[in-house]
Amino acid sequence: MTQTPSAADTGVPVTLLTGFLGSGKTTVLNGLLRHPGMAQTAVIINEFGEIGLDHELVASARDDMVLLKSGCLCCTVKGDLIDALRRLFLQRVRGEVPEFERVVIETTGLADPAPIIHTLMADPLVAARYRLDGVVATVDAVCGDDTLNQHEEAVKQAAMADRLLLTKSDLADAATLAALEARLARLNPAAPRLRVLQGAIDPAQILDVGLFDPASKSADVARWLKAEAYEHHDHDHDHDHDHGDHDHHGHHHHDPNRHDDRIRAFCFVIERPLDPLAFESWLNVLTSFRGPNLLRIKGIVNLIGHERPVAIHGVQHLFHPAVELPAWPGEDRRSRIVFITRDLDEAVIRDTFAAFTGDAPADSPRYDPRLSGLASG
Ligand SMILES: Nc1nc2c(ncn2[C@@H]2O[C@H](COP(=O)(O)OP(=O)(O)OP(=O)(O)O)[C@@H](O)[C@H]2O)c(=O)[nH]1
Repeated sequence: MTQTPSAADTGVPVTLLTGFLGSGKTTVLNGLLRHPGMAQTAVIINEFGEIGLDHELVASARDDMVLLKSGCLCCTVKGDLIDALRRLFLQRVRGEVPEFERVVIETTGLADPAPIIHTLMADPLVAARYRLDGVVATVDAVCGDDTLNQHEEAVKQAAMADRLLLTKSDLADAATLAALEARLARLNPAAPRLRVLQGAIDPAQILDVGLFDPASKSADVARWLKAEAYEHHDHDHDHDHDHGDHDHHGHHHHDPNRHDDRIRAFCFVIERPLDPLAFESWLNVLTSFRGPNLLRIKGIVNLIGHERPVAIHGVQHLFHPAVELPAWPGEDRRSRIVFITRDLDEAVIRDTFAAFTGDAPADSPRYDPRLSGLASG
């Protein structure tokens, strides 16, 4: 069931840059590519039309491929991302394109990130060569709130992100910014929100955010999982008590037009080590029946018979191969799994989990003093 970290760590890291139409993706990309540390990057722009890169960055251009002065390579693809990733890898092996050590994919503003992440996990050749490092979503500080109201894809992009970039904050007033930040925090509690002006960003803030920290060459579980970011909530609230206009997830109103209300973000903490078969069966059943509702699952799991923790990472019905980590990140040996779901209540996951494993998960670790050793850092 598991791989060693080294096997999972060898793929070329891929960053997915997503965000609604006009929210500032290309501006961020231009900002990123100006950094010297970004020289060995291959950029794939997954949309029709011209590559919107600043002309002064470009060294040469032919057909669908642009070479930048820094050595970066950019290409546009119209649809078939699998083919583009395969071709890029083969061209690199044959020396036809410059060496690249990471890939940034800029998606179209309307894209649902889930199928793109699937591409990375599902195609055998692509999955063997590349690994998802992180999903970065731009959110326009001025129009973001409206866009989230009107476009489900935008909500999904924000909910699935590892980093949220608030663009155009120079154009928004403080109250608008604060309200948008609060909304994003409810939607995706663990993703750091960074304000970005005219694309100016330190690559370190959005790259290498995956489980493996290339600097330390080891897994950085606490930073990756951010289990403590998920709000604690009382399960009595799952039943029909009157709680005024607050529901148990901290949403303020049940407005059917608010796509946010379809999203849930929560964390399970499981005290006892889990039977690997029961755990795997639960995951299989959950993903086969409710795959489309599972936007992201990340976890560190204590399995009976495994001295070391096992990391899991899935999007919808697909999972990266589970990885056995070198060591536990502290004293705490409890399993922790974080979920971002759409149209799927925590109770369903909790109940199926209990049915398969015979264990009832506890809530967010934030309220458990034993977790002090796992503060992210
Ligand atoms: N004032 C201001 N304008 C910005 C900022 N970031 C981006 N813009 C402008 O917003 C517009 C859209 O930015 P793009 O980077 O093209 O957005 P995009 O998401 O790539 O757009 P599409 O590819 O069309 O989806 C451009 O005119 C940018 O110059 C910012 O921080 N402040």
